[in-house]
Amino acid sequence: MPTAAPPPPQATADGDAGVPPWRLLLDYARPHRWALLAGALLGLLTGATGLALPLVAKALIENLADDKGIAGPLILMSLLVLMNAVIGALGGYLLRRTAESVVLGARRRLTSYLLRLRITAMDRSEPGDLMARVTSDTTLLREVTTEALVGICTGGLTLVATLAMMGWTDPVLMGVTLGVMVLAGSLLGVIVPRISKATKRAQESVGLMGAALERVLGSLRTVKASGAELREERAVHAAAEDSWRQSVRAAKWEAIAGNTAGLAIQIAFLTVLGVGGARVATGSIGIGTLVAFLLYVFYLMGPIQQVVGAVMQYQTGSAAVRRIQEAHRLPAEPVGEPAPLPGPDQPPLSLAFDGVHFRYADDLPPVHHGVTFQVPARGMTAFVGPSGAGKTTVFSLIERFYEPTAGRIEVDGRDLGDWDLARLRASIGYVEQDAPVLSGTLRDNLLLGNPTAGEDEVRQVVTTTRLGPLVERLPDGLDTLVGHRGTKLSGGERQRVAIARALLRRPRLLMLDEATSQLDAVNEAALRDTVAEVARTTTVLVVAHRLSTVTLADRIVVMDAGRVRAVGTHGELVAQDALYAELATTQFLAAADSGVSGSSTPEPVG
Ligand SMILES: Nc1ncnc2c1ncn2[C@@H]1O[C@H](COP(=O)(O)OP(=O)(O)OP(=O)(O)O)[C@@H](O)[C@H]1O
Repeated sequence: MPTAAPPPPQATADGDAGVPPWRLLLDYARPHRWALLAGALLGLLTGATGLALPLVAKALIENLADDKGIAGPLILMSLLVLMNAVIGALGGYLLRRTAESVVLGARRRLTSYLLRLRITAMDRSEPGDLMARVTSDTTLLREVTTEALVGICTGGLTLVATLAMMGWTDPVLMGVTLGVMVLAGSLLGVIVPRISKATKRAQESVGLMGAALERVLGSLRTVKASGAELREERAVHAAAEDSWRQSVRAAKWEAIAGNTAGLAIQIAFLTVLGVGGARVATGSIGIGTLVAFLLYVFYLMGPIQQVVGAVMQYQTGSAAVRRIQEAHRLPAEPVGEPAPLPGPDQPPLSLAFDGVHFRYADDLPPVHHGVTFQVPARGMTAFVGPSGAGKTTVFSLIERFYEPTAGRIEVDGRDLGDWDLARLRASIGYVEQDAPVLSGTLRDNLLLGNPTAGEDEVRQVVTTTRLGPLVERLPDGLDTLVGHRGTKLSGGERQRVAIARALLRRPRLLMLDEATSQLDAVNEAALRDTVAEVARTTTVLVVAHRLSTVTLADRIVVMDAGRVRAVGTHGELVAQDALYAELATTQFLAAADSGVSGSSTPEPVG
């Protein structure tokens, strides 16, 4: 089984919104064209064996009428029935297997693509809806590839062949049959678009349900604590009910369409019986011809059901394909080679922001208004300032989760845009504000950023981040499962796991965003010493609300409302910057609010 997911069909083409679904569907099926062809051929062979049956039946009846032996035709009929069953089963299996491969291909392409989504795209998307596109919508491709693509080919060909055989048997009766078919076809033309519309809306509701469910299950504690279960339940149920309503609507039209085809056959049968009976009575055709023709009419049922089924499945599938393609059009980062982590000999990185302006979206107010500061390689730089000043945004820009709207960011003297993205991120260790821990084992979490770290390195980092007692306490040590988002760990433990994970990467630039805010005094002091030690060989940036961390820093960048107010050491800033002095006297910088920033604004220092 191939391991690398091929690029999605039309993945980032801007113009594919107007591409008809059948073309997209063909793109998905193309890698499996030979298997599809083999399945279709087996289907046709099954059809051919079925088609031969009425001819043999006709010969049998004529033999009976002529007082000839019927053993030969009987054996032939048995053989044909057997072949029909065996080849039919083989073809069915092959097609189903291929359909599953199409679903697998679509899932791999979409998941690979979603993992490369830009953070801006994630900011605008609902994870639950994206998940529904990967799980539910791709499943619908299964039926489309088997029933629609193959059904329309084999069913269509069998239909044409059957009609040809009918025409050869008796052109008049064939004309009668065709007339009934055309009437039924016109009716189907009215019904089919309604199936498509209902299916698309049903799938959209499945996406909404996924989003609503993700919202509530992702924050179940908060929902329970807020007593909001009933209200949230209603939102999930409303989406589920809407999906049900639309699916029932689609089922109604499908039932009508299916029965229209069945009814057409019955009407054709009765008409052929009447017209054919009259032709037998006048001696235009023999009774054998009429029986053979009636068998053909019944035989028509199969290919007609196949074609009608294919058309209906196509409606369902086209809705799914459109939703999958919508996800493929979200902006994503370019596919790049994975970059190795920097070796121990790699020097720490310097950093410079020069007049950086940034806003999260065009319809949102600017967050950075010309942010400028320099950080030399090695040493600790603290970012302080009121909540919402734009400190975390500085880190997000360095990781290139977002691009600045103006200004320049340099890392190691090179414009950030010139860095290979994977290489840039491989050089950085980033501990986010809420210290996310993923479900899995403690070891999985530690090795997330550096899967090649050896046992000794892990043990050492566990010691320096004071995780030792936790590991000893856990039933399976490092191999203990930590639960969804690390719920089996305390807030402080999660922070230490996140710091250990970042340290294991041996980064050239370490960014800690309030990474020790939940630690007790003893652990905080220990981690502070660890970070100070790391800062002797690495460039460390910290966002801190605790004075004890800030005073350790070699330089402090004071931010307020998207600007750098001042840069300096603790001593310099207490004397020169009113906001900083205010923050310092409150000890806990988190307590400061932007109201303090109304004080005088000295020029940035350093
Ligand atoms: N993904 C986002 N989309 C839109 N706006 C955002 C996003 N992230 C942050 N913001 C906004 O940008 C501004 C700066 O946020 P940022 O997180 O950088 O502040 P901060 O200084 O780190 O605050 P805190 O100390 O509370 O963590 C805030 O007004 C915030 O609402």
